[in-house]
Amino acid sequence: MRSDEQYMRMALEIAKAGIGQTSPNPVVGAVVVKDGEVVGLGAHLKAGEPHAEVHAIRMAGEKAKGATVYVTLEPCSHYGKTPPCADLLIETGVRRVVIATTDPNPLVAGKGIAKLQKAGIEVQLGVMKEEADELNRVFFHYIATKTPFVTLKYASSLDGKIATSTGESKWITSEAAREDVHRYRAVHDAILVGVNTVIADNPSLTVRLPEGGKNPIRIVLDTHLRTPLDANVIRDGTAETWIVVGSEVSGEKKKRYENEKVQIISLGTPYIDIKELLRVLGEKRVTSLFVEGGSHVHDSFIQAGAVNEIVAYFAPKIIGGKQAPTPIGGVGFANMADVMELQIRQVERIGPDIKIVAIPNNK
Ligand SMILES: Nc1c(/N=C/[C@H](O)[C@H](O)[C@H](O)COP(=O)(O)O)[nH]c(=O)[nH]c1=O
Ligand SMILES: Nc1c(N[C@@H]2O[C@H](COP(=O)(O)O)[C@@H](O)[C@H]2O)[nH]c(=O)[nH]c1=O
Ligand SMILES: [Zn+2]
Repeated sequence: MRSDEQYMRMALEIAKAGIGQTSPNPVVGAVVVKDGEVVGLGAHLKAGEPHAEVHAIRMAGEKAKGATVYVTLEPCSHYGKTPPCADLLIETGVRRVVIATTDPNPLVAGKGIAKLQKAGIEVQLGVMKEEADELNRVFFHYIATKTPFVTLKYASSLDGKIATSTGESKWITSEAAREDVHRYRAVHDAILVGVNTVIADNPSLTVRLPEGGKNPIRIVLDTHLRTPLDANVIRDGTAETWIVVGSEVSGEKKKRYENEKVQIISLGTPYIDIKELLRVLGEKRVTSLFVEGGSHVHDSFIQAGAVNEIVAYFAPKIIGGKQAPTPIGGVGFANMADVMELQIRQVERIGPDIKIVAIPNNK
């Protein structure tokens, strides 16, 4: 007989099967236990498909009656694209439901739990809550703000340079670190770079992993529409590309860029306001955004207070040179009292490089 924590840990592991696949839904895992035996398990794998509880209850069949169900998110109680899980659990006649964390979605928030309790089902809340909240930090952020969870990524030399003074940057970090970056791309709804990065690197911003992986939407911040017409992001047709421009760009210039994979997003202002951009992206169901540079774009996200996580890679190389660019350019903070403060969540070695993950303190 395992403890509640052990079964919830199992459900959390199973939930991870859906990472990067379920947007705009959360990832959820469920485990059904009857007389100390695991009789069913399930994960939510894609928005619109059955929820984790449905898969687990189906697998348990008759044994679900009188069973205990461990689920990493409060069972839903609304009719979305799928019928409510709370009702299914009640109809199935489960005895007890152990939930890691409540669902902040206003359609659910506490209603699922109330429904279960009203039907006489014993409900236990908060088992492995920390881990469950961390697992769905993107979904919870999106539900709360209707804007994408923003991860800012850069790669630099040990002396903090993202390119040489002549603009060369291939490569700073190793294959292993760059593959790690592609894993981040594969689980994001969209990836964003500034037009200077497009001009300097002509990046494809696609996912090239041995195991494959879907390509995020490619977003280019390009106030005056200077993206070269023959750039990969325009020509290669391997992923959708949205170019964000200011209001002064003429209609006929925009037409030259648009094709079935490329669209121009024109914000109402001459310059790109990051907060407004995130609101528009949120409306377009972008729940997670991976900002890959360059230094001016990074600074504008930081100045807008719009960064939820920073992933920084440092290579054991010295580039030097006063003119060589650093990860965060733009205006920066003039006074130490105003700098962006973070807490470091992860430090690890990747091949010859190191990777640091940090989150803003105010979060
Ligand atoms: N130059 C380096 C990076 N450079 C990242 C650039 O901003 C740009 O995203 C890349 O050139 C992307 O190319 P593509 O999309 O893969 O074709 N990023 C890294 O992690 N390490 C480096 O050494
Ligand atoms: N994925 C998931 C839940 N997701 C909840 O349901 C909402 C999506 O509902 P629908 O449109 O029907 O897929 C989503 O926003 C979140 O609040 N709930 C659960 O009980 N179990 C699951 O596995
Ligand atoms: Zn559900």
